[in-house]
Amino acid sequence: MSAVAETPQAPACMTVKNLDFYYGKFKAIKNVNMEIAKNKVTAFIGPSGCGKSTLLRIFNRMFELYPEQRAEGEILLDGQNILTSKEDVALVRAKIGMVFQKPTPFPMSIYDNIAFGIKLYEKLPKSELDDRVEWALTKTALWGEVKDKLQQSGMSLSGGQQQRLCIARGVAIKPEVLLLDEPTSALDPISTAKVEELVIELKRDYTVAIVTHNMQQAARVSDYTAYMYLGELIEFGETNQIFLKPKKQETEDYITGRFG
Ligand SMILES: Nc1ncnc2c1ncn2[C@@H]1O[C@H](COP(=O)(O)OP(=O)(O)OP(=O)(O)O)[C@@H](O)[C@H]1O
Repeated sequence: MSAVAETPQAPACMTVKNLDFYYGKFKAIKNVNMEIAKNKVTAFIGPSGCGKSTLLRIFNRMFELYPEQRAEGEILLDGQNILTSKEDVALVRAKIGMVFQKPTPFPMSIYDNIAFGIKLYEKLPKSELDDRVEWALTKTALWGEVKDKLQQSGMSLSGGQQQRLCIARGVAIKPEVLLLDEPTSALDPISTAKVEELVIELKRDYTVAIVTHNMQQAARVSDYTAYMYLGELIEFGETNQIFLKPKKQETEDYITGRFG
């Protein structure tokens, strides 16, 4: 099956070439080729098990924690293949941050949740560290809600606030790319709306890739949409085109709910 893939008109931030991925003998990603456009939001949609989260986890080499998992092919960022072991994994993660489905604040203060990651990569004087923490919390529209309780535990925040804290933690180290794996699936509608506004806001400074099960969400927040099925990229193009005029019958069946 060959993907109907349009190269985004915007300049590429990441280029994925002939990407295959294996969990042991099981091939979960099959020859994916695509460009992730710079300063745009790219959404990954598709039925459960199609490989969306796997793809996102390959993008920042999360899979390397597991010896039986392996990726073949290339993922170019700034012209460098991030999959080759020469690239230091910590540097890759500084450039490509990830936020997970369930909010995962560290068991430490709100301030330290943000400062912790910054300290791993930069040695900033205290005043600059304070400024960066404030900047990240402002970017994620949390500053007003937490500025008077920075020393309270991150776990004391609501679920929606915790997720924005996790996004702030990612933003604080100024990555080039932010990967969001179903970031609103554990949130109520109001928190979801806030995170969606934030995603749209973040693309001014970052390139965003988001996995979502919610097609309305993909349509609301993304510029480009990739539809995946059984590890293959079936169709990829501008979000309006994918939702209004998909080129493949499989895509149409999925987005109109006729799938399965
Ligand atoms: N750790 C693992 N070991 C073996 N197979 C796995 C592992 N994780 C995922 N898979 C398999 O890889 C395929 C892709 O899974 P993945 O989690 O990427 O799908 P997904 O599209 O993100 O699904 P969902 O929408 O349900 O989160 C599935 O067939 C899944 O069973």
